[in-house]
Amino acid sequence: MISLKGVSKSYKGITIFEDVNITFMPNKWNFIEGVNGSGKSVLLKLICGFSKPDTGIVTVDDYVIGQDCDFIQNAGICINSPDFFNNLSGMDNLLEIAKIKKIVTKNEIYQFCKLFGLEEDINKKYKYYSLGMKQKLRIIQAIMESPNILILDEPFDALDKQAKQIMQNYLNDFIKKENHYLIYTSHSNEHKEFADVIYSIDAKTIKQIKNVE
Ligand SMILES: Nc1ncnc2c1ncn2[C@@H]1O[C@H](COP(=O)(O)OP(=O)(O)OP(=O)(O)O)[C@@H](O)[C@H]1O
Repeated sequence: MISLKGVSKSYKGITIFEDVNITFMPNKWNFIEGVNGSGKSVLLKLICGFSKPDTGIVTVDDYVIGQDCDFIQNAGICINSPDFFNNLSGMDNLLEIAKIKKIVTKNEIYQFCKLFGLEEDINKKYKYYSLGMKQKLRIIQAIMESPNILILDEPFDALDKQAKQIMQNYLNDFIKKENHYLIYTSHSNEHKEFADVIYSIDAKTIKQIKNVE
């Protein structure tokens, strides 16, 4: 389980969350909704350990973020735009990231690019990428090391119909694997429909409003 227990967070005296207590279960489409500025990205950052709660704790299975480790482990993350290098190709950007853990090969990365239809553009410089191409690269960097947790802010944004379907199929297969977590946001109702659990951010707190067993 991924849990927030008594989590509060403020920035410069402005409270974003107050005493949030929620639990995310594995093998579910966990959907986070809220209006612009309600705190969706802040919530994802708290779960990842990129932002620290003022009070309370975030736990992932048996470890506490910020105590047992600084950041969430074995997670693929898409929050805001990753810092891709403009003058490197898409592939070289992915290879730079892959150098850190050294658990994915160039060929395996290429297979992910093929899956999302990015293989023809993978040697093009990032600065020439379209919005959809940038989004595909963002998704590939999150999934390419086969993490068991995916934290995805707007994963369907800027994708065409075909790529959205590929993404949906990929995530459907992903959540069927043992102890795999998917937490995602979207501004589109289209992607809310296949949520198993909806967490709604409102008035500095988060309520679970749907749970399909
Ligand atoms: N590092 C920071 N310093 C100060 N304020 C911040 C910081 N990060 C986020 N905020 C504030 O927290 C609030 C929530 O921001 P957040 O980005 O989480 O919203 P969101 O729900 O993801 O919005 P959107 O739907 O527009 O993407 C906003 O008022 C934002 O200005």
